[in-house]
Amino acid sequence: MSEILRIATRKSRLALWQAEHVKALIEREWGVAVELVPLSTRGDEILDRSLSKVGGKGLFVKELEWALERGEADLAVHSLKDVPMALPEGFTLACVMEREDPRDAWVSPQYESLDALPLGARVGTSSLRRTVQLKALRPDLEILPLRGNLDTRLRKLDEGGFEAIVLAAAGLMRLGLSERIRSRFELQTLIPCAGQGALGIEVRSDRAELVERLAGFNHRPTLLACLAEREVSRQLGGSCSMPLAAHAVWQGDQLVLDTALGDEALAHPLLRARLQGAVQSPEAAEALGAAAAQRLRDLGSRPAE
Ligand SMILES: NCc1[nH]cc(CCC(=O)O)c1CC(=O)O
Repeated sequence: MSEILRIATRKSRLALWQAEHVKALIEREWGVAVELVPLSTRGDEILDRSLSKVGGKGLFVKELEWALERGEADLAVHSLKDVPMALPEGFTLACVMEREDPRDAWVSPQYESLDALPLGARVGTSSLRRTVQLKALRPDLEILPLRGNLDTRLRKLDEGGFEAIVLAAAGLMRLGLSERIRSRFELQTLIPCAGQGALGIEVRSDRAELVERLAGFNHRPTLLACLAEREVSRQLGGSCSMPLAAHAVWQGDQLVLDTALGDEALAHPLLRARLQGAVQSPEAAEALGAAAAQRLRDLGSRPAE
């Protein structure tokens, strides 16, 4: 391994925080110097359109992968939920680190929670997953697009564009913005997306020594939960153009996987499936995810009541 390890990262405040977090960990645990290689991605540059319409999740990781490919960086730190289900040939997810609060946060200067919102209020989010679940809870709401990094989104709220916005709690907490969180959604009320709140580290598959060392940062309960969640998404052709939620929690040795699937046109009721199993291996986690995906498919092919 070379003297200095380089971490490819996006330039948003959240991405830099996450990269710094991994840098500090590697420096402390391995005694190796680490430097950041901040890069701009298409996902950061395209701010005027919904990401689901311009290519989805891959937009945040491609430029980082090119840096790995060209040897300009050794590892890339990602929010796991932004990482596509199938990585390109030659890349591997070397580890999934311990998950923080995976819940979605309710951010509103005036209203304490979704229930407190007046009829027809405006809620900002560009996530189809959040949109279909919010609509199922409160069909009266006007859900409006909201893009940009966390600071931009909060500013748009403060400028009065919305009565409330919904963001991942983990992102706000990492940036020291916890005081903006009025409340958090229960995990079963607004089911998070696969991998929400977890960090993943991607490397080139041919860096065997690095892959092996990074495996030491795996947090096994988080890894197994995220493998189950991501498998649901993979089976259903997952991209962020699909309004799909998948979140797994541990109850003793049981992994309980909650999923929800909507349709963009909101023409059908939200489909929900909960499956659980005694998961002890990555294969078992993925089998649980695949079974949940099949359940959602079966529900979807059944005529509406
Ligand atoms: N979609 C962008 C994104 N990617 C990761 C996070 C937050 C951190 C995380 O969930 O790990 C966010 C912000 C959000 O969805 O509100």
